[in-house]
Amino acid sequence: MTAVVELESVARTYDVDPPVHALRGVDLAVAPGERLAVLGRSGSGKSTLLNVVGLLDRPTAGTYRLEGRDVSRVGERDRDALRADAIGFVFQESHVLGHRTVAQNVWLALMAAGVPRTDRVWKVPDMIGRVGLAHRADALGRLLSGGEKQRLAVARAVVTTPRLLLADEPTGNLDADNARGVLDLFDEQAGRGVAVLVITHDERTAAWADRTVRLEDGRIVPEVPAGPARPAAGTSGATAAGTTAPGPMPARPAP
Ligand SMILES: Nc1ncnc2c1ncn2[C@@H]1O[C@H](COP(=O)(O)OP(=O)(O)OP(=O)(O)O)[C@@H](O)[C@H]1O
Repeated sequence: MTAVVELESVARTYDVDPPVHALRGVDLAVAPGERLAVLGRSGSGKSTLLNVVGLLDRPTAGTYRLEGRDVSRVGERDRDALRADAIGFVFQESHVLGHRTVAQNVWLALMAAGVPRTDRVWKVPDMIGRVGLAHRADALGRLLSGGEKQRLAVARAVVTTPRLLLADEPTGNLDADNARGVLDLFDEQAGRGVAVLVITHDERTAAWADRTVRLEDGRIVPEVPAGPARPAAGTSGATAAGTTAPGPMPARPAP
């Protein structure tokens, strides 16, 4: 099975004085349907990694294959097209347009992706229903609660059916129920074969992932999460990158 994301010895050095080696020789693969959490202290390189994987930045060395295609050195226009086609983003500055309604937010995401009006007409209510915001369709983005806003951000990211979903702290500011709601939406995507890569400091999200890796000073250090449904550390070790089948869903907390 071709990995969705495959990084080989990827480095990203910022050309400042002195140079900053934000990523150093990163090897990482994410399989279709895999849920990967990336942990790491502030400054360890998480955002840089997300930007490279999201085709918002380029490696200064090494190879990045997206769905088997070497995209490390493709030109700007190709990168934009690949990004729009393959990748959905749920970033902290969440792309929810506060002065637009929920429905308009989703409509505009589809428009930006070039989806024809005939499809937008049914995709908007369908998507809003799936993220549980049908009753808020006409509410302005800025009036939504934190959890609603984040579900709308996910709706905008996935309505264009990406094969890779990238999220930066998607549950950081949410209470348990709302965090669960967002992770359920990610589960739905992973179930459809979407590779989900999440940067997080949130233990709930780390425990939810099939696999976690830690960044330390620009390098990947494999980790085994410590959730109850997981094998004990040391019995299986970190799964080889790119070979992980989607794991069983973690047990939901009792209502
Ligand atoms: N544009 C830039 N120019 C120079 N240095 C940069 C630039 N962007 C990031 N860095 C540096 O690269 C290193 C990695 O930064 P990065 O933002 O990837 O870390 P992070 O793990 O996402 O941190 P945080 O959790 O605080 O967001 C840091 O030392 C940071 O100061």
